[in-house]
Amino acid sequence: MPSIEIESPFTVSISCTKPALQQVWPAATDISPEHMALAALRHEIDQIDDDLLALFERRLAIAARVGQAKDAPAGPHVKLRPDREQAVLARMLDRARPDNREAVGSLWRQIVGWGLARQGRIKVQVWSPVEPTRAFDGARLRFGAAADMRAVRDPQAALAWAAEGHGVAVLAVNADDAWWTGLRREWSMLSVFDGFGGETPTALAVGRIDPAALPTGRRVIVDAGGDAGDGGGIRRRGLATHHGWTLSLTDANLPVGGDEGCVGAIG
Ligand SMILES: O=C(O)C(=O)C[C@]1(C(=O)O)C=C[C@@H](O)C=C1
Repeated sequence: MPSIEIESPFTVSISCTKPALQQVWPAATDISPEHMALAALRHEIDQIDDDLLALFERRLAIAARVGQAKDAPAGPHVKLRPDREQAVLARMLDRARPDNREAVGSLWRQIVGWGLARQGRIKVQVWSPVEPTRAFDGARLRFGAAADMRAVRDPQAALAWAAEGHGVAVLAVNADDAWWTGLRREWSMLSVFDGFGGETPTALAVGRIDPAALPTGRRVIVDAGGDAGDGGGIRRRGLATHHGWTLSLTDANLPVGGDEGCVGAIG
């Protein structure tokens, strides 16, 4: 520890005794084989990161060009293509080793989310009064870190905002507000294009999405008086019922906007 002595008002002397230094790092000469193996692995990771970065930046640049090439309606609109995203993810999951699928799925959601962001960041309004974090987490995983997300209090206002093409709405399916009945009436320009919460979705994503760009797979139906069972026609699995209107899912490949009351698809 240094000590300071003040001998007179004008002379100050400082003396240091050298503290016993602990040796933290091995000297260059005695690096063990374990250290060398670790350094080699980290070097390999650095090289892979360089390759990934170059490829990611290339992919972002191409996604920006895709955005320019896509047909764009005049005025505010979302450039999201759920059908293409479904195909990109399915191809990657198919190629991935089974034990890597979860990691690959979530990584590609991020990659595609940033690809979309190169065409304009997607805005997401989330309404879920009962389990707010659940719907918010589902939407975050679906749209990635690039999405500009906001929790809102009014599902009708979120639908109106989505109908104007400003972004997409993620709305909980609960008894407080059967907003989904409006998909057959004033919000017929909107389509359901995804669902969150497992096999029986507890929240649906809705946007002004071209019906041709909806994912293939389970269709969403809103119909009056539907019993959500097997009424001799299409097999349905019910999600909610309100004043005789039923929200359900089916595997039948129905056209959106047709007589059957198909209002979208969730893959
Ligand atoms: O293929 C497109 O239409 C794209 O915009 C590219 C891309 C992607 O990054 O793969 C990005 C956003 C779309 O929602 C779908 C796919």
